[in-house]
Amino acid sequence: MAEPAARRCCLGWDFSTQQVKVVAVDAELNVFYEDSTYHLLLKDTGLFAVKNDVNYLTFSIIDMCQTQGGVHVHEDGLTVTSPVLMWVQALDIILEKMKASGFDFSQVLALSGAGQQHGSVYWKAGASRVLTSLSPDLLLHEQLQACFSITDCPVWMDSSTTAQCRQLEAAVGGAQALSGLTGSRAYERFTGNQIAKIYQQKPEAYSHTERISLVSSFAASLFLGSYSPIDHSDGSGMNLLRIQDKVWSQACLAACAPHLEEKLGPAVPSCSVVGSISSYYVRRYGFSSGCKVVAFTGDNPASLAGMRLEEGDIAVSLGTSDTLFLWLQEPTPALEGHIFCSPVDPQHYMALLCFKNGSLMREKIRDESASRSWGEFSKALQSTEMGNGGNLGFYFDVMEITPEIIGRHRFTAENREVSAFPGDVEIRALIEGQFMAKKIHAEGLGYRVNFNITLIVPKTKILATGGASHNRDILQVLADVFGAPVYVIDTTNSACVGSAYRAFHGLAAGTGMPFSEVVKLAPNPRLAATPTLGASQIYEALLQRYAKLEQRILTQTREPPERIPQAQAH
Ligand SMILES: Nc1ncnc2c1ncn2[C@@H]1O[C@H](COP(=O)(O)OP(=O)(O)O)[C@@H](O)[C@H]1O
Ligand SMILES: O=C(CO)[C@@H](O)[C@H](O)COP(=O)(O)O
Repeated sequence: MAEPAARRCCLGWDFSTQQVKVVAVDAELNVFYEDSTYHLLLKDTGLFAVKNDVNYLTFSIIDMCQTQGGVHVHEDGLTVTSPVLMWVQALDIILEKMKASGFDFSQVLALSGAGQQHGSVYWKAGASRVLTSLSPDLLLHEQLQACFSITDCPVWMDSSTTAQCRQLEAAVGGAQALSGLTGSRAYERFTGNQIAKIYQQKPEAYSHTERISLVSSFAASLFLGSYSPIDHSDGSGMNLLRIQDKVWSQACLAACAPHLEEKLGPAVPSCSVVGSISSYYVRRYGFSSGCKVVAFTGDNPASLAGMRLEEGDIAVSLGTSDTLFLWLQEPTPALEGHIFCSPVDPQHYMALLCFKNGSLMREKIRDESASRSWGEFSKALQSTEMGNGGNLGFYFDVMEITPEIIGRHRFTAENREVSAFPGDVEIRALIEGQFMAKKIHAEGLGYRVNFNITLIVPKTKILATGGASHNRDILQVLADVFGAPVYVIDTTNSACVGSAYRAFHGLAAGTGMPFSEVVKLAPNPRLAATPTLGASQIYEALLQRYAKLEQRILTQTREPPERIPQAQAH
């Protein structure tokens, strides 16, 4: 797969929920190397072997790294964490695989990367000294074992911080005020609320922490051999950064934990070169000492870059989480959805919705109703009609983010709730339901046209990415429900490709070159599905029913408002 011949390139990394991935992109913007390491593999095999040119390097997987799909779900069902050393070890494994395959690291001009958003890493006092003096004779995970004050890090799937969310909103004048300031009302997975929980429940670990990174800036720090700053785009997913003037909000910091600003360090523009690669990589892997590290960002912002999203387009990412995002010139922060600073243009923004029950939910229904086969799953979509005979379903095995519902709820054409559907009806109900929810909740985020907010404009393309965008039958339902053509790019790893593009942009940013100019030679997205004739009539009526039924479930399942706990004395 790798080409031993010299080829100047940039690397793009992605530290996502289930895997760490990398691509190499050459100066003509062709992807010529791709690799990944599934965290699941770490669990299933317990051992991972990589052959380098001398011998087999065997990684034994310590118990704490055994995860389900990259995460630990705790007994309360709300707390979700990932072992920080799992990410370090996954990086070791990929680098060793690249070296074993003859990858020429000396040709890498710059690298950047992405991380699953909102997750946080807690570096213990003294860790910075270890980072700056890494020995090239050892793997990273062998040297960083004692560097973390929290070894299992809170990640985006966590929803255990409702009390901290209410405290933060109360401290700044309410949910809408917080949204106006930071781009989002308080969300359980957002980093400020996670940090507040750590401070309240593990005050000693908090006080022994010298630096708090996002997953993205943590990964950048591994390459830099020193602490990398957080970038403005991923920093917008913390409920701590003021998205207009891009500085930490003192009110939010104070509401979450003491001394937080010094533990976070400064936030920087996303296209910043944050330094040169650590000598560890020069000596162990043969990188050039001039290889630059461009600030890492969130995986969704990186995907926006990788898909070269334009105003009017809608990106739909079908990874572990499903997300939908838009490029916006003017942000309108609301009570639903998020506004992040753009990762490629300091003047602009992106709007995002996140759905927690994405690929893992589809996998469950595939296993239950399609004999664990995506082929059978596709056949069910092909053999059922658009609109599913009026049958509608809501499938949220874990507490959903958009909307806040848990459980499976199925309705017949007469709106009668039933406990089961035949397998093929179940599969169509799941996929139609997932896309109807996206369309309904995205209406409020849309583009301003003549003072109205409009989601679909005549030139709208839907750009699909993530693992499930391999599946043409799923993409056909997406085109039908949205009434717009669906395009894909050559790789489903848009966050990695976007990271490599951003690395090129970082190198050129000093000259003021816009991102669009840097990526103008990149291959155009390919058409994957167009709306079927008659789809819009069918889904117009169905979308209204879906929205009403969603309201009905929300009203039936919503608990009485929680008492706001007293903020702890800081
Ligand atoms: N043919 C397919 N049809 C539907 N889903 C698929 C298919 N192939 C892979 N996937 C899904 O893609 C998911 C991984 O997507 P990916 O974007 O790589 O996730 P992440 O970046 O969060 O690790 C898997 O969990 C799997 O369910
Ligand atoms: O929480 C969000 C976005 O707000 C998630 O989209 C995470 O960023 C996880 O990404 P994947 O691993 O599913 O790509």
